[in-house]
Amino acid sequence: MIIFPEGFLWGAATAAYQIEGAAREDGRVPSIWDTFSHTPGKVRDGHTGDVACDHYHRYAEDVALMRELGLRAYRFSIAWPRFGTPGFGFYDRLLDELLEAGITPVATLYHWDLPQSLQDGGGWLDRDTAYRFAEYAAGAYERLGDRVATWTTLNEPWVSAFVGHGSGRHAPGVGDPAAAFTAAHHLMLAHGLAVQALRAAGAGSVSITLNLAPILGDEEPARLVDGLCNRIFLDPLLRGVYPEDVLAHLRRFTDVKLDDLETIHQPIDVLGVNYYSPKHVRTDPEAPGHPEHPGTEGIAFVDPDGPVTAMGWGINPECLESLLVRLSREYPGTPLLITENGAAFEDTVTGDDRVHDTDRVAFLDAHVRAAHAAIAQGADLRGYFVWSLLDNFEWAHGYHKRFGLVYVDYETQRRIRKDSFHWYRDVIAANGLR
Ligand SMILES: OC[C@H]1NNC[C@@H](O)[C@@H]1O
Ligand SMILES: [Ca+2]
Repeated sequence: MIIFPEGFLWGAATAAYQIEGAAREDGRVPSIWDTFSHTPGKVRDGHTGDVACDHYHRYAEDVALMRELGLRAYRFSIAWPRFGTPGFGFYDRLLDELLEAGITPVATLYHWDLPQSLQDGGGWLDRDTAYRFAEYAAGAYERLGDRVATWTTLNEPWVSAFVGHGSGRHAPGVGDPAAAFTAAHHLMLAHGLAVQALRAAGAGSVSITLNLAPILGDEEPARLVDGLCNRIFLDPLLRGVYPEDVLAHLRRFTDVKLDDLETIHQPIDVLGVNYYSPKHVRTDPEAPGHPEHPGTEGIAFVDPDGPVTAMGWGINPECLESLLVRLSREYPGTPLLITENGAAFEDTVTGDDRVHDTDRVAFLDAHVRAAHAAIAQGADLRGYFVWSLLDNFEWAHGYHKRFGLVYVDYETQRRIRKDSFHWYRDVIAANGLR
């Protein structure tokens, strides 16, 4: 038997734009993802978050599924585009349902849905937006702080910065290396200012969630890409400095003011880690570089050999273990929370209304075991959240990639429990694995 520490936080995660729908309801204003998804060619088959899983209306049914799973916690995001509108009351209703079900709410303030009006004013390329974010954080705390257990400022600032502003594959669809580094800095400034605002308002538990990946392959390119993906955020946030090698690299692209490190380096109570897969690089003089890793000419980003998920991501649970052990050794003193881990696979509904997602069960089983192995090596891991509770809007892939423990039939909005739902329910009940 593999048993987790008493009180280990077993959860599942979602995000507002990916599940809520009701895009125009009760005063919600457009976000950059409304603009982006409604721009032809940006999202596969023109899918948008207009309806998604209709969670805005079906939240009680979805909380009942969480209760059936026995979830200890639920990670969701608050839509900034609903802040200050009648629709913000949705979060009161959701929180009341969660607390009624004995589920601990973990709320992310920003999961990529920047109000378009702020984007029109410069978005993350404008320092001003960081201050607007802190005001929103304080306002959200005022409304919901009595019921939210842990506040997460940002989800995956690397994606917002480098996919949103480096390759432009995500909203707001900018393709400019200087913009990517500038956005990364302003996002971290926003985090720091928001933490200060949340603490001032009385917040007890504050965090940030980073998508982190071990970089495998040739040592030199791996070190650089580790800097561009991981250390560029970990060091300012947890040590209050930009790593020298990263600083020298980004100065090739931007002279944006970077002396906000004291503000950025706010003590946090837990670091959220989203892990899916490592990255693989090798030296290749012919390689043109990757727009999401600016300045990587001469570095090839190679596909993993071995099993992959429906996203083409390598299945590598050992890298979760090594990542958690590294974090606990190189950034000691900050408890860890796996705020996302999961996989997309081709799911089919069988005649008996079941989804036999054996590959997802195998993926989750292996990664839960890896998490336990990291704890055995001293990692202070407090919890594990599956991405995702429900199949949902997978950004530029639209609804074509299913990560859920629960299958969503988008025609009827019917929810169908996958085998992984039952598997996870048993893991939670046993607080471990056989
Ligand atoms: O790609 C799967 C997930 N990754 N982290 C952020 C989420 O919004 C994604 O759906
Ligand atoms: Ca502005």
